[in-house]
Amino acid sequence: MNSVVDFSHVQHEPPAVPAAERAHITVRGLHKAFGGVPVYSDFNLDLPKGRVTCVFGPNGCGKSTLINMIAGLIPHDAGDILFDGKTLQQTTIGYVFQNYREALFPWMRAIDNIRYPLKLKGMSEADCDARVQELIESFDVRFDLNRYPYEFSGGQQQLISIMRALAPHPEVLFLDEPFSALDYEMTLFIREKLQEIFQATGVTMIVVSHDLEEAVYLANHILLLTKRPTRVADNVFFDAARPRDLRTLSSDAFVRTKARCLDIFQNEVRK
Ligand SMILES: Nc1ncnc2c1ncn2[C@@H]1O[C@H](COP(=O)(O)OP(=O)(O)OP(=O)(O)O)[C@@H](O)[C@H]1O
Repeated sequence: MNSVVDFSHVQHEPPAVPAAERAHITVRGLHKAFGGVPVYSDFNLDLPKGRVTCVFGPNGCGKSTLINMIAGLIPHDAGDILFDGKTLQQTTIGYVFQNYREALFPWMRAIDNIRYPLKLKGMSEADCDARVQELIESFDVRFDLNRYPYEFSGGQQQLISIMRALAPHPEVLFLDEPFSALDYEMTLFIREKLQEIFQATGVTMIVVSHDLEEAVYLANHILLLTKRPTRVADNVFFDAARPRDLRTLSSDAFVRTKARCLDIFQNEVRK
């Protein structure tokens, strides 16, 4: 038997999620350049189903560009992106933008913002009402959704954005830095809401985060990206039980996982 093991193929393999995890989103051979400068070149990725993936990496490496391409908000130059083997057009997704002030339609009352994706799907008025009522109850909303977005606090607006994204029962929920425009109190509130949503629905979530502690706290899977041209630096998995709370933050597993991610990140930014 030949004792020399050939690893030459390894770097070309798409970074696989562990066997126990089923891939929901597969990205193969993705290319994207801006003004001739590549951000992604022959990029491959598997994102696990029914898990929270947090995307973390150096400034400007292409985190938002990646989720925006997967969500179809911006075009990619080449490559395939599939959801459980289906195209984006065959998949229901939700997207929560970083800047809730620009994301909600200011001329629509909050309730009509939430109903909007349901009306787009052609749902009847009665079914729209029933779904909105369901969301109000599951989010325990106590403020009046008949008001306009500018009449709400930042946290309330972000909550309305999340309700709108969840209204059509998305298979995947994308969130691009959902906390970055919120104060600390609202960040904690929305973070717990996201955890509750995940526990209640098991929806695949892809979250871009700038805050490593927040990323690990929310994630089952931390996708660490390199500097441009962007590759996967590593996949780190964190399987702490939910609901996670303050004790999670001081647990050995959390501290170890965060340190591992920080190490991978620092190796990247020092290159
Ligand atoms: N529409 C565009 N036109 C030209 N360049 C762009 C465009 N969008 C993004 N870029 C460039 O692509 C790179 C990746 O941008 P992107 O916003 O995806 O990075 P990011 O990792 O999300 O950034 P940050 O860490 O600042 O949030 C950056 O260098 C950015 O300047």
